[in-house]
Amino acid sequence: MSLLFSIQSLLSLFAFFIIICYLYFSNNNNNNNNKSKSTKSTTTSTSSPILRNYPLLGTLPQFIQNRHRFLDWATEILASSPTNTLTFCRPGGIRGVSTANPLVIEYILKTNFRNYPKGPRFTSYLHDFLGQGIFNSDSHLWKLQRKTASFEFNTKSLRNFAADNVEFELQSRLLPLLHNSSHTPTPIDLQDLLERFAFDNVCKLAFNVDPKCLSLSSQHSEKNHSVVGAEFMQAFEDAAMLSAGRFMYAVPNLWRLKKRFNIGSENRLRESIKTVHDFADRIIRSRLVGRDGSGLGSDLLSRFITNGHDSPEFLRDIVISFILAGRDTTSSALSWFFWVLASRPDVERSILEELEGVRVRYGKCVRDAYSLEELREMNYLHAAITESMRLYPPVPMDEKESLEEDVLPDGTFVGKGWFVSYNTYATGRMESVWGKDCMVFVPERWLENGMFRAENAFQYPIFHAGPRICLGKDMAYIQMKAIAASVIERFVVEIVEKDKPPTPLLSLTLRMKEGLMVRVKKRC
Ligand code: HEM
Repeated sequence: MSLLFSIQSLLSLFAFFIIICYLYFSNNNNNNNNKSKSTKSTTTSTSSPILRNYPLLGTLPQFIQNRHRFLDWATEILASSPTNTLTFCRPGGIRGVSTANPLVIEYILKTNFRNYPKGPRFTSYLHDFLGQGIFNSDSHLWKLQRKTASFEFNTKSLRNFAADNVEFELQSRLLPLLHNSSHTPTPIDLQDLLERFAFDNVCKLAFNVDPKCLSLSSQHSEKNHSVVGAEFMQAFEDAAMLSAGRFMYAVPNLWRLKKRFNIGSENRLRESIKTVHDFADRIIRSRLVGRDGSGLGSDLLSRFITNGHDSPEFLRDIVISFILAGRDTTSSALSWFFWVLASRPDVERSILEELEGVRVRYGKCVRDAYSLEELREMNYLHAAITESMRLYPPVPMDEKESLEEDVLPDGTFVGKGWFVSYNTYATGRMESVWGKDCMVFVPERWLENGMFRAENAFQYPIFHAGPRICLGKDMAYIQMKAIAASVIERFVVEIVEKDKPPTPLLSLTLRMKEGLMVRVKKRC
């Protein structure tokens, strides 16, 4: 094994050297190529006052220097580019484009959608974990799953099933847990609770299994039953983190070598994927046995089986993709929302006034659960959550691969096989898009005569946009509004270190590195 590690280190060093040389020469070549193909694209990539190409190392030193504040750094360099688009080279000589320009985003996500699939590079990194599930497939396989899933997501029965699950998790787990916590001075990690909530919830939606991860945090009687669920959640978390880690290698294909010899992170990834797949396979097999109707319910797995899909592997890929898509997104959005709200008592007051208005209109008291209709009437809360996601998007960046050479609407040249990424975090903070107060939290920018007014989806690509727009958007808002409304009207949430902004942890979603430690007090 130690021989393998030595070989691995030598190979890494050698590959690193080759890449540095390659970066240097390819940057020079490409700048020359760009000059002949499109003058605008070279201007955007090289005239930026902040992004610099160093001899031999290209942009690598700046990247290393700014790694701890990667998203803010990327925002600064995109803001300094005249078209908010940049062309650059990643380690390994992989060339591509990053943008925060809504016109370009519209072009890649909708107008020329066909030329910008996820592509083989992206999908191969996640294939071991996600197979060919909706989140990790292109063309006909994606279309097939999208068609069934979007039909089901629009059914009233699935919406009601999802809303009932949220209500159950809220009333029987989250609120009692916060209630207990309000009696002690010990802080709790709100991000962790919200992640457990979202995981329980999406597992119920995907295959009607309750892993009871949130009940683990409380001294509840369900504790013993939730150990298997907690193992599943931990394995899922590890598999997602380690799969995302494949994108971060300085030597791009090193993970393939590690996988070949089953060492280091690839060994851990294999183990965690096995735990996730075994768990899912057991449920799928039992559900296929009962497909005469007795074992099928309202969850997505049952719906795909009812629609005639019976390959266990295909069903597993679908279920896992849905869990991944719905898992950390709402918890990320809500964690940042509660953090922002703690410094804006004026916004909190407006939310409380709105909630009181809804309660009075429907003759309800504070302990009553809100119906779907009542949640939909909460325009100000909707605007506040939307505004918080503008500044802290749960999916801060997304990436496609170009099938053919192309020129983007702002004149930037794109080569065949280049990555084309849009930076949601930066787009939400562009002065050119949002005006002078782009860095200020202003829920009112989303309201017209008190009613929520959505912006152009390409200016606000938080939920993606175009044919691949997020399927869970409405469901996510229902979940986030139900949690926010119930928590805010019952508790005062105090952030333990409110003067220290949380450190963003960049994986597939935007999480807080140290969690969100809070103390809750009952609201009078
Ligand atoms: C605040 C919460 C959420 C945000 C910000 C969000 C955002 C996104 C984004 C950016 C994508 C595109 C990802 C890509 O293609 O690379 C996406 C896709 C998707 N989302 Fe969400 N999402 C949220 C919640 C949910 C929930 C709760 C579900 C339901 C389980 C869900 C289901 C999906 C699915 C199935 C896709 C794949 C769509 C496709 O490729 O056709 N999302 N979402």
